[in-house]
Amino acid sequence: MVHLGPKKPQHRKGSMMDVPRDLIEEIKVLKSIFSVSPAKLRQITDHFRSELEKGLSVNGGNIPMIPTWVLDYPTGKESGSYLAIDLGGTNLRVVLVNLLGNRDFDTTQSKYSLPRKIRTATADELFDFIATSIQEFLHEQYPDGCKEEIPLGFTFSYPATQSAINTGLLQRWTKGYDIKNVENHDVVPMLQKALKQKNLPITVVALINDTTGTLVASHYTDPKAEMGLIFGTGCNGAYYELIKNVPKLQKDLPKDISPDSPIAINCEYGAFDNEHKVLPRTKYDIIIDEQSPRPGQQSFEKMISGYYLGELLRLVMLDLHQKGLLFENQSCDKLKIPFHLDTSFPAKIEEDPFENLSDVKDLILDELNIHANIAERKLIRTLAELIGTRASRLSICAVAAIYQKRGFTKTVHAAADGSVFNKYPDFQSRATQALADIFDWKMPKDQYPIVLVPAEDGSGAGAAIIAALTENRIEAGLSIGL
Ligand SMILES: Nc1ncnc2c1ncn2[C@@H]1O[C@H](COP(=O)(O)OP(=O)(O)OP(=O)(O)O)[C@@H](O)[C@H]1O
Repeated sequence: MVHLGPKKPQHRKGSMMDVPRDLIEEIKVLKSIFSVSPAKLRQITDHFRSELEKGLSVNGGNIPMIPTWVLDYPTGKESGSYLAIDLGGTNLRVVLVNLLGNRDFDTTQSKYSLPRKIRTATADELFDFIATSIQEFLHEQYPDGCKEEIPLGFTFSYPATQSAINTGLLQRWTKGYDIKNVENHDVVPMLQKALKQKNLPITVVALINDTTGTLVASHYTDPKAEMGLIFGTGCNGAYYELIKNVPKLQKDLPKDISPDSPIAINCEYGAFDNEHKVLPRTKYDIIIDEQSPRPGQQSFEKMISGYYLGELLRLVMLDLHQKGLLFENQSCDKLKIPFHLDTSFPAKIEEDPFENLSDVKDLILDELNIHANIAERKLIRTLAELIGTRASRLSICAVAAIYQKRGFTKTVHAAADGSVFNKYPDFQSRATQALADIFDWKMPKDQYPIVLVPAEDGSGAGAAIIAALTENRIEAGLSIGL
């Protein structure tokens, strides 16, 4: 009798039999430098946790741990119509949000692609681009003109110091932006001025970080959501801390804010380990850092976020080409262009379901004008897996550290958004495996105490809910900041 066992899954990576020895040796080296062991993950998590504490201390640290002045959990009963805009690293979104007051909302939105040159434009050009996009959106939504003043929640996903919910001094640009005369300035009046110049009936009531919006919007629909996470162009996380655990806030705190009040903290943990104490940086990470507009900053982000993963792959391929190991006798002009590849490139490479990596072949030809043989394609596939896996494993150390810092004993949901989380193949399962490695979880996967869940729309609904929470506080005569 013949027993037919379960069908063996097709080996995704394929055999390395047709890969020459020198490439196999190179793959071994790459595996060793891009792999992150459970012990290393634990070391990073421990350091991360102490850096979170340091960021909340009076003296501060690398991680800004910015108090957002969101001082309430949403109840789900918030209601009304709000505009929300989200200035991300890649797109500007304009959203009309109708909060229905029953843990539900509906939204209408448009996306405006940010011109690449806007990253180094002037402040006036940036805010004029935003105001023009909002004007266009309002014309579509209110063809007969908008009669009433609309409150707006401005999602500004860059580290900003907020002494109240409706102000925000940009600390420093991230995600490759470098616009003069915005750092150390309040961005709210800059936006309000650009809106006024176009006679738009809009008042900016709250300045919000997208990560905080993600936390609040997710908590609005899911009370277990205790963290909001972004894995997009950049990376970041937010969670609710207790006021009494934020030493840097104790001075000057208004009397109506009790020590047991919650406050959402925008960690801005992309800046983790700027001192390079624990992150396992490769020579490629060092090149990315040194060639960036801000060397020595956003060290964590540079190893894990969407803005850099395609570039990381490009740098390794270029290095191997220059060593004579890849794409011999091909000109590789496009491969030499910095940031020519975004993170969709390694993502698509990992998505190729075919043993002969025919999609990878087409992709490399289309994007780089290079003919890659099967051995080269296998190496590149392995490389994409290494870079993608490293990013997901390192990313999750932040979640593990927040979970430990808050001392959660219940199951919590970490609500995540961003193209890397949503689109990068296996990002979530790799991150979950890394959590199990860090905590040495032995229980079945569906009982893991930290569950990564897709977030609600933070920069749309989240911004609207925060604007509504702010209006409620103002109506109740409560402080909205220092
Ligand atoms: N298919 C894909 N898989 C993984 N990453 C991708 C994919 N497509 C695009 N990306 C990366 O996602 C990033 C954009 O992320 P997202 O769409 O979340 O935009 P964003 O809102 O501008 O980001 P952020 O919230 O960090 O400001 C880009 O850096 C890009 O390289």
